[in-house]
Amino acid sequence: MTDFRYRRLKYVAVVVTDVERTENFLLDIVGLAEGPESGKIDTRFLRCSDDHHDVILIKGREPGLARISFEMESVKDFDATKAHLTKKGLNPVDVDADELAFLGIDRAFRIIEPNSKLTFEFMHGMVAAETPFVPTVADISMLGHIVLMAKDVDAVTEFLINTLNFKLSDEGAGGGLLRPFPTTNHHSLGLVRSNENRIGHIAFMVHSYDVIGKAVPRFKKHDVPIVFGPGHHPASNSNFLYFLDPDGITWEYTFGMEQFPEHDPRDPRYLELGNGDSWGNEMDPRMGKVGRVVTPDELVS
Ligand SMILES: CC(C)c1ccc(C(=O)O)c(O)c1O
Ligand SMILES: [Fe+2]
Repeated sequence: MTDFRYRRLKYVAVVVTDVERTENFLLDIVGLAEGPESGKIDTRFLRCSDDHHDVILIKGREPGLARISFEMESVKDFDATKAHLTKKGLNPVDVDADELAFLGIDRAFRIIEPNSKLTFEFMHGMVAAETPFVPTVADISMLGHIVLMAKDVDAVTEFLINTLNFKLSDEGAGGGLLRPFPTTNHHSLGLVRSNENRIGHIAFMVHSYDVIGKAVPRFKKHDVPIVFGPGHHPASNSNFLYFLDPDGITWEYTFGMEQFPEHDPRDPRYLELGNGDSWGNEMDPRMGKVGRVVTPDELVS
């Protein structure tokens, strides 16, 4: 069975050099909420949903991308995905009971994407947070997408489509924007050609263009570098704002992303993705430059 179904991009595990500094940034300036106490000095859980977490911060010597996690639509889809990846020789590794309990997750396994060496986690069931997510400085709706800078974009794209049941929404000379079937957001994972496998950016979907507009003076007041936008992406028809965290990792607010139907979706288009702004902003050279892919053996914790 290769038509296993995803519910959504669930969380991203990011390596930062100072977890308290980045936690405060994401809480006070970006608008996430605290997740449960991790009990570990080098790990923080943050959220923008009613679940246990949407972002994990892990202390490391340099910024990095530890893993991305996708929630499958059902236990049956979870099992089918694992069977499929086992058959493909990708050696799925179960997350052990202690780590599942730590993460508040019912079941999960991980593989290493063979081209980018990024750890993909597939999971089902995450415990709810003790309280609902209440937006503060930004009305965030969800963790929306990750853009991965990749040395071999074509190989990663082929793997996502032919092995992981992703669909291509749009592509360009520099890469592609993909959605895990049958999720509706224009993309949950984007790829951009690069000389290194690293974070392009991590995007939060927001409920209104006001969130983007109000972020500009807030970021200026707190000396948060804005590296692209406010602008408009022709591919997903979304408005955007990209900014840097204290380590220089790029994050994005995105509003108004095109939604794809499960049945009879439009065909992917070939677009200019590189600049990706119909309003003509120039991308700051610091955008998408920090946070290489970190393999499990490199993780401190
Ligand atoms: C600049 C990057 C690759 C990009 C391009 C297009 C969209 C979009 O249409 O939503 C993005 O979100 C991007 O991050
Ligand atoms: Fe984006």
